[in-house]
Amino acid sequence: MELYTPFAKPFYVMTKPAGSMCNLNCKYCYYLEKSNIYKDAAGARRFLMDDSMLELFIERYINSQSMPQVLFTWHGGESLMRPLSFYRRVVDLQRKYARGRVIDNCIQTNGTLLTDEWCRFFKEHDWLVGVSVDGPEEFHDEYRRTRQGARTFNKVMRGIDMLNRHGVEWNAMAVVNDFNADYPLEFYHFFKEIGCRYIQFAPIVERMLPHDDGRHLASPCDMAGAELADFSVTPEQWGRFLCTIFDEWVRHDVGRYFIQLFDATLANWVGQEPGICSLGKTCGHALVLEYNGDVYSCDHFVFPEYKLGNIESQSLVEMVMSRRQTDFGLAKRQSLPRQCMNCRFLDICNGECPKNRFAMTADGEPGLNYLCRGYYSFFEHAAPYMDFMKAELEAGRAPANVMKARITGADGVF
Ligand SMILES: C[S@@+](CC[C@H](N)C(=O)[O-])C[C@H]1O[C@@H](n2cnc3c(N)ncnc32)[C@H](O)[C@@H]1O
Ligand code: SF4
Ligand code: SF4
Ligand code: SF4
Repeated sequence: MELYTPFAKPFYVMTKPAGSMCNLNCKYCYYLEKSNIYKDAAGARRFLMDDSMLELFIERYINSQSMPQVLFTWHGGESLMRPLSFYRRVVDLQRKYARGRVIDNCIQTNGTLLTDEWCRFFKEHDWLVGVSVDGPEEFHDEYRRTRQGARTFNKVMRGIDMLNRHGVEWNAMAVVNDFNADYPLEFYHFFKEIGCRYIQFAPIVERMLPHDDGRHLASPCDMAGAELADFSVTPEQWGRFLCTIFDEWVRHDVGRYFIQLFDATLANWVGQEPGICSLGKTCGHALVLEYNGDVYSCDHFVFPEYKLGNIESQSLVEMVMSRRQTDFGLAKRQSLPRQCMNCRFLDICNGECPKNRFAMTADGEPGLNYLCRGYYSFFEHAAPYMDFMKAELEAGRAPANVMKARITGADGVF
């Protein structure tokens, strides 16, 4: 069997086997309304990836990779809107085309549809499950509701209990929005109390701009006329949220709880690859595959203007290495405003996600990240501790020593 032009750096594909279909209706969701892009084409197929598309994708994805390990990411919409038989077929097809490679799978879910049967499958095949939960009940239920407005927290927690009972590896995925951002310690303690040691959270930043096809969210290339969505976190809230959790983590939890954004900040501090794209120097290594084979530049750029092609007519390698995708990836660096180029934290922040660069710099240049003030205050606050942890790492000692150190920071000695 043919191996398609392999290249050194791996690339990833986030797959949407049920398109944007979902049993919930979270108010801030960026993906639900993507169904409008396909409403004329989907018809009876209802945004479902069919068998032949699934096989084509699995074969091509495996054969496009030059690494011995291949990671599949099942995403949505709601990934569990497909029946278990769909994922059993996934496993069969992965076996058929693996040819000695190690195949890993992770699946992102809202957790409400989990059953013992799903958990047995995940355990048997060693899938990593990402569950979305936005903190304690009152924060989670503020925005994560069903179409009928019903709360979902209890169902999600039931799902998490089931995963634990079956010994399935899982991690939590949370968003920080206008509401929960003001309660950082309640948020952090919740995850510690439910025994979640790897904590990932992402800020919600969306702008509203009605489109003719029924979508309401602005695309990153929409500049004029878009209004900030009210559920977005403000830069000040984001900064306070990060600094408050950081203070507790750096005193008590380094090496015990892993907060993705703090780990990525430290990675950049010591000159290593951050494990989070928003703090990376370039974009473009993680494509999105929609149910019908359409491929987009990134999960946050699923807009008609960012479609790269379709796997029925183009190879994944062709698309990931295309001029358009290369330019998309490099634009993260090349479009930085002067304020970022002169910023003392440029190598840590990298201007964060280009999707959020719709603010003006102090001297009126467009393209500044909306969350700049929040990130800047966090990096400034964390700097003395990051310097200390960097020195420990360089000396071959544990960064966790920071918890015992006397450090003079922006906020004095502790
Ligand atoms: C779109 S969902 C798809 C998978 C699944 N339905 C779930 O909720 O986990 C993937 C993740 O994106 C998060 N999310 C939703 N809307 C967002 C937005 N506007 N900005 C950032 N993250 C968002 C969700 O909370 C979830 O953790
Ligand atoms: S469960 Fe996931 S896909 Fe569904 S509305 Fe919520 S965030 Fe969006
Ligand atoms: S555009 Fe944003 S979400 Fe997409 S890869 Fe770049 S930083 Fe990540
Ligand atoms: S902190 Fe602000 S100015 Fe500095 S790199 Fe980040 S977005 Fe740019």
